[in-house]
Amino acid sequence: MNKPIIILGNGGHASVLTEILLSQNRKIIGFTAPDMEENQFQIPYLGNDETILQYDSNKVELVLGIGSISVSNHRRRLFELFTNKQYTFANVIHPSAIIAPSVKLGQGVQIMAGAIIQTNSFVADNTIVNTGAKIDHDCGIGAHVHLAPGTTLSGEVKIGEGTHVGTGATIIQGITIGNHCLIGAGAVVIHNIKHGVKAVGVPAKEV
Ligand SMILES: CC(=O)SCCNC(=O)CCNC(=O)[C@H](O)C(C)(C)COP(=O)(O)OP(=O)(O)OC[C@H]1O[C@@H](n2cnc3c(N)ncnc32)[C@H](O)[C@@H]1OP(=O)(O)O
Repeated sequence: MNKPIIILGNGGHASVLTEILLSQNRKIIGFTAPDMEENQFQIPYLGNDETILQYDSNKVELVLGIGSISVSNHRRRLFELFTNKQYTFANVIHPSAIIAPSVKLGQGVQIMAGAIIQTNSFVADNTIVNTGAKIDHDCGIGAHVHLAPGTTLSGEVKIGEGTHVGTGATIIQGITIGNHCLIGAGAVVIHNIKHGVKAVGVPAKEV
């Protein structure tokens, strides 16, 4: 039995998630934000994130509606804050996503429209596989990663935790990208990337 959902945030990323959840007839209790805001789907405003603590962690699921455009600790911090208090983050998967049966997902994974995840890949907690992103076979994607729209990962690619792979970036087969890296939009990554590196261009070079 699906539990009712509280969404953290009310921006564009939260709207995409809300439309998926509504199309799946999930009950949404409301959203949290620092201040009272209108919601385009008439989802009720509950208060700031601390309001969540008034709800029994066994009776609700959370959805992290805060997006990211670069490397940021914000999503990780919120995820850990609430999982440490025994809350669970729901996986949100658009019905048009194609996910091979052997794929393993953590919790709080968000897989947007048209994404494809191939055989034997693993996507860890709180990672966003955004619109049209493709993860080919035997890839390992760490926690708190954002694969921005249209990214392409060839086979056996490893992405470390907290890394942002920019819109339309392409990673060739067998590459390992470290933790907290920033891969620029449109980059083509043909060499391994160490932790904390920002790389842009074709082929991608450290900057
Ligand atoms: C649904 C959604 O919207 S999800 C959001 C998805 N968005 C993304 O993935 C965004 C990814 N971000 C980028 O690609 C950014 O351009 C970044 C993070 C790589 C760079 O941003 P900044 O650090 O602000 O760099 P800035 O814009 O000042 O540019 C610095 C230099 O890098 C170059 N540069 C910036 N981005 C890129 C890129 N993607 N590829 C090649 N060169 C780039 C600029 O041309 C500039 O060069 P110059 O100094 O010779 O003029």
